[in-house]
Amino acid sequence: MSRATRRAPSPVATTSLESGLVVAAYGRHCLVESADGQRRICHPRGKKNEVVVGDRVRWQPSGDEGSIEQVEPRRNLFYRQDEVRTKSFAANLDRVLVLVAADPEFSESQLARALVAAEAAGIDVVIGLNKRDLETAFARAWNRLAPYRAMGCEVLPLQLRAPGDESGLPALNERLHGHTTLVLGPSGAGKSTLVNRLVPHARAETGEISRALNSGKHTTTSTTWYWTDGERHTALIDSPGFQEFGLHHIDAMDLARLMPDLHQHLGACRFHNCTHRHEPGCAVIPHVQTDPAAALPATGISASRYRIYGELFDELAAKRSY
Ligand SMILES: Nc1nc2c(ncn2[C@@H]2O[C@H](COP(=O)(O)OP(=O)(O)OP(=O)(O)O)[C@@H](O)[C@H]2O)c(=O)[nH]1
Ligand SMILES: [Zn+2]
Repeated sequence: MSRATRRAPSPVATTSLESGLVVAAYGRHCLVESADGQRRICHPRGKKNEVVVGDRVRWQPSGDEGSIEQVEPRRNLFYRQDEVRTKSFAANLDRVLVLVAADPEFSESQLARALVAAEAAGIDVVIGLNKRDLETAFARAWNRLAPYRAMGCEVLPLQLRAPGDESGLPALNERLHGHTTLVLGPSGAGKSTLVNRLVPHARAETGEISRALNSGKHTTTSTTWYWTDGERHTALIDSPGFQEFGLHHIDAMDLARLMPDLHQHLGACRFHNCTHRHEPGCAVIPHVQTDPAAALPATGISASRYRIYGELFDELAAKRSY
């Protein structure tokens, strides 16, 4: 799809507005990039024009800066929500790359939560497992990810510090090419290493964005859009905040549908409102792995995934409504 043909039809009242892409967002202001690559600070006009990185907007110049008059309809929005707040990561994504490493050991619960959020938003996921050079830890982590591969999620082995093909970057680049990908991952997984390899000027660019948006204050921008190619076809969005991945926007009764290994068995339980925890005649429970040493069949649900399902279900069922 060509970006040039994506412009929204201009109603008469908005003909003077410019089109742009939000490439960084910070508090009440953001950075908007025009088709010619120029970037300007813009301020959303009113609450309904609040933006996230990846938003396509219509804006009006005002001096050196701009005012956002319209946010174009989003194809999707990736976010997390806990008891007190909602954090939007980015909009209009093609894919989420969850980057974890052999070391430090990753939390499977955080991984599972990120995957549920992506599924709920209708966004494709790929998992990158970094630090292949740490052989023993890598083998263990690769095994922990077996249930994810079995349920159809692609897992790419990476060694982001290694040169050339050894790094696993060619295979990853194939998935990224021509798409917009949000990179998420726990601290120490190698996100900065990845961004620095794919975006040679990343560090300078981040500094510039922070300066523009914070006017010198010592704060890092939370989410940043990077083009990895000169033609501006392939984008990486770097975002912190993998911890405390709240899913309060999801209904407990929808959870099984958002976990592919459980989803495949839905529809055959005796009770239509089965929670798949303890009900007789449940069609999901018989597929839960009982012997962790045995290989997981393609239709199986790993003991750890089922435990995470139970924990998440309780958490979502207990949430207060406001
Ligand atoms: N052994 C090994 N170490 C790596 C590899 N890739 C990155 N690292 C190291 O892992 C450490 C963490 O990498 P970063 O890129 O800073 O990780 P990050 O995800 O950005 O971490 P935060 O900035 O804390 O969010 C650094 O010391 C890297 O040099 C790899 O392939 N193998
Ligand atoms: Zn059931």
